[in-house]
Amino acid sequence: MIEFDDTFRRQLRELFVWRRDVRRFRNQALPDGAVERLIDIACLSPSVGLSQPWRFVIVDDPERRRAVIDDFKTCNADALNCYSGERAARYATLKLSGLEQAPCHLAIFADKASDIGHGLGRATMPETTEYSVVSAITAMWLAARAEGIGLGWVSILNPQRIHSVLDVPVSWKFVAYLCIGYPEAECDQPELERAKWEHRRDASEFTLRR
Ligand SMILES: Cc1cc2c(cc1C)N(C[C@H](O)[C@H](O)[C@H](O)COP(=O)(O)O)c1[nH]c(=O)[nH]c(=O)c1N2
Repeated sequence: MIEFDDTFRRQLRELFVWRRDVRRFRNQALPDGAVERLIDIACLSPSVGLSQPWRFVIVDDPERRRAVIDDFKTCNADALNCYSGERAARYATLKLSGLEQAPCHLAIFADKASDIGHGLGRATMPETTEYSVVSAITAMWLAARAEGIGLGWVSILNPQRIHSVLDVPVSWKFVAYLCIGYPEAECDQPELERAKWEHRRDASEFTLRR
């Protein structure tokens, strides 16, 4: 039986503390096979009914990447318009994607039509398909950090537009667009906290007993 000792547990906690959403990447390619290795780890994640609904699209094509970047710019300008006053001024200073610099773009979808898993666990909660995909992304995020690789999640995008740019099956629901590469810097504090947008709160604020 495999056992994990206190040293491992301490290091694992450090991994959680030092995982970051990365938007600033070094101009350095990832080694061959790195993304495929992260995808392999993501596929070890739990999924409803063992349905493994995650679908990964490595976006290499420069024209498709450009179209995603253009979509981000449009959506981010729209998002800025939803704020006013000091909040808008602050939003405008935030860096909310590393799409231009990241050596790797990875889009992740949930296949809503797959019959892998035979529907187990999904009848009353079909959204568990997407939850399963998000759990895989979290695993990949942590595994990347363990290798010194940074990952940034970009959701300021139009899902229909991304669907058409990447030309994927209609049954695939867009879940995430990830920028992957080596971070410019390491930090144990979220970038949004450093930018004074929001701060990480204590777990007790989110926990009830009944
Ligand atoms: C579903 C989802 C979607 C997004 C994010 C995360 C998640 C989970 N985050 C990253 C988010 O801002 C970040 O996780 C928090 O600010 C906390 O920072 P750390 O991840 O701890 O560094 C994110 N960040 C960003 O710059 N642009 C974005 O569009 C998004 N979208």
